[in-house]
Amino acid sequence: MIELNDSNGAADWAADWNEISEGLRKDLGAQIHTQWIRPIRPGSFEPGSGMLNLHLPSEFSANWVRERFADRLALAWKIVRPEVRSVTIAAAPREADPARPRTAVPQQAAAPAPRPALADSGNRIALDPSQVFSGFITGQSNVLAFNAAQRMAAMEKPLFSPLYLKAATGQGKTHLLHAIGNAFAEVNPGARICYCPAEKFMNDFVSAIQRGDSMAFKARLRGFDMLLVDDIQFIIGKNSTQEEFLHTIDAILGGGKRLVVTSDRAPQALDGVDQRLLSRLAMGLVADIQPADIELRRAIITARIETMRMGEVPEEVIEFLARTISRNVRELVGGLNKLMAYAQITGQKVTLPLAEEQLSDLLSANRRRITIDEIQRAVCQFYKVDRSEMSSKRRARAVVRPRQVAMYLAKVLTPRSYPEIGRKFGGRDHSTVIHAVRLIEDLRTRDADMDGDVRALLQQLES
Ligand SMILES: Nc1ncnc2c1ncn2[C@@H]1O[C@H](COP(=O)(O)OP(=O)(O)OP(=O)(O)O)[C@@H](O)[C@H]1O
Repeated sequence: MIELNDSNGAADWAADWNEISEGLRKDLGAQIHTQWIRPIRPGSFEPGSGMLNLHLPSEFSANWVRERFADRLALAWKIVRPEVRSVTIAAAPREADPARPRTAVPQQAAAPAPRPALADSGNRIALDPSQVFSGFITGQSNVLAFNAAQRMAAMEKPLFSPLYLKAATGQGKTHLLHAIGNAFAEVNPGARICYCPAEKFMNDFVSAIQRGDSMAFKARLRGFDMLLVDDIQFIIGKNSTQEEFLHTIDAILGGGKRLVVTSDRAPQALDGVDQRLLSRLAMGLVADIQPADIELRRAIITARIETMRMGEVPEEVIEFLARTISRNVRELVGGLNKLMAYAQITGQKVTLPLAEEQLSDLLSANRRRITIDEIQRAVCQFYKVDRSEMSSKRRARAVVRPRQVAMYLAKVLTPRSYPEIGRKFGGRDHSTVIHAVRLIEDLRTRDADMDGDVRALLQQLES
């Protein structure tokens, strides 16, 4: 490991950093640059692994920068110094305290950014101040959850508690959780608010028991006015922690305080969770965030380009990203960051061919081929009809509608033509498929149940 101090060619590294930093200033604007980017220093370099360790003055700023700019920084360094293969971002070790542990997280150029770490500030424990409601873009798929989240953060007591936010990975649960905390802190400046990943809750609880001060731990938790617990599925299976969590929930809810939890699954699907805990979690409001649809993905990209001052991005590139990076919002935002960083550092214009070239890995991962067989299997399971009904000639409504939904999904999710789809459904004519597709399209706009069924199936098939 080479410490990049004065005797080790620090001047060269500093000069390279100046060049990168200047480029970022143009891209991000003076304010963000002065506050977050300019304080970064190249700290040390490991020639064997090609890992460059970047330092910031505090844990908080290191986490903030890592969450947002790790991709860009890694890419910029790789271009300026090809021997750099990855970058870590951490608080600089204090000179008077050389043994102080660092929390660097190795960051590959294209890897998803890790969560912001916990930072305490008075009454607000571990809230990320940048995750706010105004930065959360809403569409059909998340507006219910968004409204419920706003209600939870309002001055008046909500009619429900807990709020249980459910969504697949990367669809904005954590963002909403921090936004609730930040908004509540604004209307109740004295409120004590704690954000806590469920895993951390467990670890802290276990350490408190080991240290023999579990009473203090419990008292502290129960003293919060709002408790925000992320990824509750990770609490599964630990009986003692579940018991403690149950008591904490009871104390919080009993005291009229607010509790919000997130999970990637519904409360009933949390295997191995104590029945009493399940019923507490499900007794408030369970709000679902569905995967972002194309309109929402488009809106998120457009908003991000504007707020991050990314400059001009052609409409066709926005459309291309929104259409092709469909698995989750984290990948969408990460892909956009990567593309913009590359264009900015190499001085190229953002074009469609550049997007295709730079994001090829992400694009092919998103282009998982869904087969008509898979669709038929999922639809039959969903509507509880026999698989043979997909090809049968039966015209009873109970089998015709599922068949039409399956044809519709085959058209939306696969590149197959109408005649090809017809052949897979018992050799039906292509006009039957066209009719089915149009009918389901129309029903989706008029019938909320049908729209809900199709969304659930799309989510299942695309995940
Ligand atoms: N509707 C949205 N508007 C703006 N940004 C969004 C939206 N949804 C998600 N994001 C952004 O996408 C990224 C991933 O979101 P987040 O971390 O909240 O996902 P998550 O559902 O908590 O994922 P996981 O289950 O993996 O923890 C974040 O940068 C977040 O700000």
